[in-house]
Amino acid sequence: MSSILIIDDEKDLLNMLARILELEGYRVYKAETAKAGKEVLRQQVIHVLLADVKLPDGNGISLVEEYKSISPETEVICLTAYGNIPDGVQAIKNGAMDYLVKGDDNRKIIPLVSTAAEKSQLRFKIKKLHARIQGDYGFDKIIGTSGAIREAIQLAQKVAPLDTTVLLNGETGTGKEIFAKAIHAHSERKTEQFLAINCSALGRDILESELFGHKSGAFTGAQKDKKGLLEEAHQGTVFLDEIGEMDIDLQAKILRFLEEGTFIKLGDTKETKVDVRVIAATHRDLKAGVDKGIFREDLYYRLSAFTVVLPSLNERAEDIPQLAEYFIKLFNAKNRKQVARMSPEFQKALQQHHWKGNIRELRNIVERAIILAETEVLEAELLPMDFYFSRYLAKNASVLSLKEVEQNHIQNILEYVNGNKTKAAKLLGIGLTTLYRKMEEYGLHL
Ligand SMILES: Nc1ncnc2c1ncn2[C@@H]1O[C@H](COP(=O)(O)OP(=O)(O)OP(=O)(O)O)[C@@H](O)[C@H]1O
Repeated sequence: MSSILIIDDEKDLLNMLARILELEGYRVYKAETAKAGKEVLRQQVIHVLLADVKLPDGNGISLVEEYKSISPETEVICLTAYGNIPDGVQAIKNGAMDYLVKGDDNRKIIPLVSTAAEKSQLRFKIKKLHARIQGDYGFDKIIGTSGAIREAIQLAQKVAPLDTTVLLNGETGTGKEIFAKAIHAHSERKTEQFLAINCSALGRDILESELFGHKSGAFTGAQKDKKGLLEEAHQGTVFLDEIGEMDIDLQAKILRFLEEGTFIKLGDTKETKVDVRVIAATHRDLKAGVDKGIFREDLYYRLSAFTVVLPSLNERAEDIPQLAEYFIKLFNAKNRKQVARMSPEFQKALQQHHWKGNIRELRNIVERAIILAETEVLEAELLPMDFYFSRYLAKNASVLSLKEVEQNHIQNILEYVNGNKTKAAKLLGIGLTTLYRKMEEYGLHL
């Protein structure tokens, strides 16, 4: 149901209008002064505001701007006295949708209010969608309180509303794509498309056609004209992942696009112009690419003007427990599990691990553990073996004798299975008696 607010100090007219609109099924609010009206506008969702131009506490024409700033989604229709048409025209200039001449336009009221209400309903719907997009992809979905991640978030938040090209630099799985989505969700372009492409996954020709599009007959198999990603994303954002892997000729084409906003499709003779913001990402040191001659220097300077460096998970190990808890909740819900917490050993192992795959790897490790878990606690033995070995290798980087390696290995396996000898013997591929003998020999008591 749409809601209407009428602000008019002529009581009879106010009540009559309210009655008519109520009979049409609208929820009607009434106010006799601009001040009271603004209060209602702040507190209620109002789709259409019918506002008298001459009010005891202000002039409705200049008030239109105030009404719109309190509730931009509300459509304003001004009520002017007979012979005051210029007032109505001025009201429209100030942001009103239309005006009605009191007493003269009675037949127009219902259709005009109905159109205004529909328009406003749409605006409120869009507003809700914006909020949902921001909720799903906003910066608050980026978990972590370490200095390194907060710094990256703050930088990205600052640049998000601007139209600046951004370069996200970080190892695989550090969250480059979720940062790109958050930047888009906090920009003016948030209601338009966010399209992503991985420049390392496609060959040069396919990537060119995917990005810029082609005309029919541009190459064998190009039967129809095809829009590229940049054209599809017009007014939105394109995320160029792994830009460091892009072919050097295509780099020139992207640079031209970043500078001029134009490109030529494959097989075309004229330029295409689109309005797209580019967010690029790489796990490489692009400067080193420039030195090696595989990345264009001019593109490097164009892109690196605003770089956000995403820290690796190893650089922010203090965020691991919080991230792991977040993933526990996520995968509990997905797998209908009820894991309540991590054991101290599980958490310690996560914090000691060397994360090559960063948050993606952590996410996968936690999901695996949740699936395997049979109790409400995640125990260290739910961690995969290679995970255990990377810990082991990190701990034993020095040169050791064969005997020391064996001793350490047995010790670590025993720790890994919480002292369960049967499990340890099975993992070690030896009999239980051999295990006891070796434990005796090495003085291992667990
Ligand atoms: N700070 C974070 N908080 C919560 N989840 C995160 C965070 N960073 C990354 N993730 C999650 O980790 C996974 C990997 O993130 P993402 O795909 O954004 O990384 P990437 O750097 O783009 O990886 P690649 O370079 O391999 O494309 C995703 O599932 C993402 O939702």
